[in-house]
Amino acid sequence: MAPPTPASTPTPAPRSAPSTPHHQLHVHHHPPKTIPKHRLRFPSPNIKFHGAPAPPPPIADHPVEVIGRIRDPPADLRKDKDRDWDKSSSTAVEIADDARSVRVRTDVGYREFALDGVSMSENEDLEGFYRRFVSSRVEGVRLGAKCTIMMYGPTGSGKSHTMFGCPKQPGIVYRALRDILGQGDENDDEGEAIGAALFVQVAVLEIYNEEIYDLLSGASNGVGGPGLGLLKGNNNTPKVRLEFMGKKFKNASYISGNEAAKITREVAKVEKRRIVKSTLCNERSSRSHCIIILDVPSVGGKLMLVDMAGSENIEAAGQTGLEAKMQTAKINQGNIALKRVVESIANGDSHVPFRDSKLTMLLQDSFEDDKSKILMILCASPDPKETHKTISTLEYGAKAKCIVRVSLTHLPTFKDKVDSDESLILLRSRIVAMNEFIFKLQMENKLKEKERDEARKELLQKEAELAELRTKIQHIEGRKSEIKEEEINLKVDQRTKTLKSELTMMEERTLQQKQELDMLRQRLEEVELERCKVVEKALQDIDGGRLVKRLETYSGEQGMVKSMELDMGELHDTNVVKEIKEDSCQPESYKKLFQLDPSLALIEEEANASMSRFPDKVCLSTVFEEDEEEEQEERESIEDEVDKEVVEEHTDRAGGTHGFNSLVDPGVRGNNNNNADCVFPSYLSCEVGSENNSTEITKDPASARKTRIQNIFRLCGNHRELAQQVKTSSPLQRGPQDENKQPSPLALRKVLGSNLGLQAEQPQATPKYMLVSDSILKESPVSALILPFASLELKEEQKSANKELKRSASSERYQDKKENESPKDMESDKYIDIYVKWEASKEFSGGLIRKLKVLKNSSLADLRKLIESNLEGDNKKFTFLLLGDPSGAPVSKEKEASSQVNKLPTCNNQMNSYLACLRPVKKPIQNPDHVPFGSLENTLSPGLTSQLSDVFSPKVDRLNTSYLTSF
Ligand SMILES: Nc1ncnc2c1ncn2[C@@H]1O[C@H](COP(=O)(O)OP(=O)(O)OP(=O)(O)O)[C@@H](O)[C@H]1O
Repeated sequence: MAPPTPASTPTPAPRSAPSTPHHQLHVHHHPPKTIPKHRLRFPSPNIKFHGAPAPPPPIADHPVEVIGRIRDPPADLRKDKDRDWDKSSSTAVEIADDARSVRVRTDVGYREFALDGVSMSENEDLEGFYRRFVSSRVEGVRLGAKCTIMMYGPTGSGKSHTMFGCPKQPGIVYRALRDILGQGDENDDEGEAIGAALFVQVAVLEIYNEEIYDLLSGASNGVGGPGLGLLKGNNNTPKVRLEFMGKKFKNASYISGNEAAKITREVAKVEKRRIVKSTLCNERSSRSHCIIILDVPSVGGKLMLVDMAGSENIEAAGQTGLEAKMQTAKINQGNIALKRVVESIANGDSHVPFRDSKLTMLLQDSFEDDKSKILMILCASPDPKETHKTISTLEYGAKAKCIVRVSLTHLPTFKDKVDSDESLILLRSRIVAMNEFIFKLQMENKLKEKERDEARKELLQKEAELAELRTKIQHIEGRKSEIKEEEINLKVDQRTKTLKSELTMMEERTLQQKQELDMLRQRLEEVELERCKVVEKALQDIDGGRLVKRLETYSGEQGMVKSMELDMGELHDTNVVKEIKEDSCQPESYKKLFQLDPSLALIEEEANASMSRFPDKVCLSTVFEEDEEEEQEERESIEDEVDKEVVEEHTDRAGGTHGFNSLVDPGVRGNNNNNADCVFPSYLSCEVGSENNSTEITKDPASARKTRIQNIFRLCGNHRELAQQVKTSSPLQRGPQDENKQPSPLALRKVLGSNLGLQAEQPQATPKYMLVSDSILKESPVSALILPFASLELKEEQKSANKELKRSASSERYQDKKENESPKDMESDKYIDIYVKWEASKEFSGGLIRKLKVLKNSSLADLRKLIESNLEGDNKKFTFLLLGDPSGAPVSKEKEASSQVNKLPTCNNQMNSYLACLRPVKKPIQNPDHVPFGSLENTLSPGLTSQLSDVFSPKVDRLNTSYLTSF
């Protein structure tokens, strides 16, 4: 049982006039042995101490102010009122005249409870109630005070109605917000400032089933905080459960700001999340305690508004079911805990059970903080059925009202009072100044926020413009690429057209050139025809005996003899001359030759064609028809070519008959007058008769001379024909387009090489011979055949060979040398003269063969090749003798490659002159039936030579040595 309180002291029910509050107060003074920090002090206005002056009363502060608010009578009571309702007999609660005490009618009488104020909602609306009892507390909070306003009372007594109001009139919460934030009418959303606005932080909590939930968290997005318990509110949005540590709860959400309208809207919205339930006592009964904490950090003020769930009787409320009963039990637990706390504080207990419930834990600061005030609003119903609840509530309030906070450490003096008043004024002025400053800051903040919004808008606009520009740029770039492609296509088309026109022009030009070529061919044919005519005419002349006459005339005269003697030199006593029967001999010879060498087959064809066009005797006529200018010129050109060959012959005639003697026609020996009639080698002009040959031997000197002349002219003609055929015999090398071109030197050399055994197609392999090839050609008997046409291209061939030498890797040294040396130095320093001679023996006395010019660094093997190319047949078999060597031993063939030519002995002590002495190697004659080959045979390949032996070298009678005289 709760200790009796003054308010709960039963008093006899007044029968007439209502008693005054003074009559209702019955003070029971129980001075405590020890004065606790918080102690209950019952008011004792008339305490007198006899015999001694009364000590100054300690300063007592009533931290808990208790106000009673009696709601409107219930509807059923009003019905009675409408039917001439007797108010005094129908209601169980009456208010004293001083409006500070309330009298409750019970069955046994009245009970009066002295409070700090009482309000009948019937007579005073919420606005009046707020202004009379609450606004002063809120103003204190604006100045930095701490105040807790809690609603206490049974269910349906109007706690929530008073705290939150109704649509017609706002409750304490919204009015307090408006006042603290210093703004005007609550209907004005924007809220005109009536003073300096304060920045507030608002938290809204709910204690349900002894758990604290944050009603703000997840209110807007419906999502709870992490790791915290969730509870769905009326709008099915989860709530965040808060951890309570010590006296503080953690991680609560706040509504921050200074705009009353916005915060009011938010709180109203959040309040709807509170758990309510319809009961028999209340259609919308709150099932949780709701705490609204309003902090004013700028001044340190704090306003805590607590709407407690109404304690109720489970049966009366009609709660059925375990959950409902648990709810009610929890609600009552909080209320009972608060009641105990209040009683403990009022009784001056050393222990106050704040920890019995979450509600008392939350309110601990409100009770313990010296600066904190508590305004307890006791809600009660005038319904007589609720009398016991009303009395219980009033008893609780009366007990709370008895709580006195006494400070014995410092008793304020008058001066303290003055100082405190002054300091209070000073502090208030400072607070006002600070509030103004804060207001300015807030206005600046608003302006900055506006500027920020404008800047954001501008930024968005710029971004939109930028995106538009980017799209434009992309569009332009796309068009540029299209334009570029078009330009390229246009240029390609133009170029194609130009090339086509050029192609057309080239085709026209080619056609024109073809036409010109046809014309030239036609003209050539005409010229050929003319020449044929001329030849026919010449033949007619020959047939007519003009040439025969001339020959006879010459043969009959001494002049002819002299002329022939002059022509033939030492052969004047030769009286055996063989006549060459060309028609029977040469074609067969050619056939055999061409069968062996296919490349010559083409020459054969052309030669046959030419021979068909130019009969044998044409040659003769071309020599002697002096009065026909064209033939004469042709003959002279041939003679010039032959002259050139003869002039360049440097054979040493003094060398005996061995080796080189056979190269030169005996008629040439000792005759250096360059007479064209005497230059042809005898093997060309004479052939030894044989069994298979159709030559015949003429023994008559006159006839022999004539035959010789005929042979000369015939061979001269053949020679010219052959030269012409070779000149024009380039079908192998010439293409169709090269018909009018001269054969290239290389091609000519190939033809010659393939026919005559020369290795002209390998200039880089034998560079040394290239330098001396001129002399080789000049000195070789083959030169008599090839020089007329070969000499034409010799220089160019040498040039091309030099070019090829330059290209080859081995010619790099040569090129460097050439660059560093002057041409004269190169000529003089690069070559040495080698005098080649045979060793003197029993057969012949030796003698100088000829002088050769070779490279300085040539070896004896190189010299051998060079000498062999100038020698014939078995004469190629020789060895070098080292004359300087005391032993005089011949050089072995293996050592020739390593022996330099400059190791040879010098010749007559001359610089760059050396002497090469050759010793012939004798071998048995394998084919003595054959006359030694001419130069043509010697230059052919060995295999070819053996097969051609029957063709070019007619067999001779070994018993008959007369063939030797023909040389
Ligand atoms: N002073 C008043 N004037 C008019 N109507 C009132 C007044 N007080 C309460 N009411 C009405 O009574 C009903 C119950 O009130 P309210 O819900 O405020 O009681 P409560 O004490 O909060 O109950 P609970 O503790 O169960 O929540 C409501 O419908 C409310 O409108």
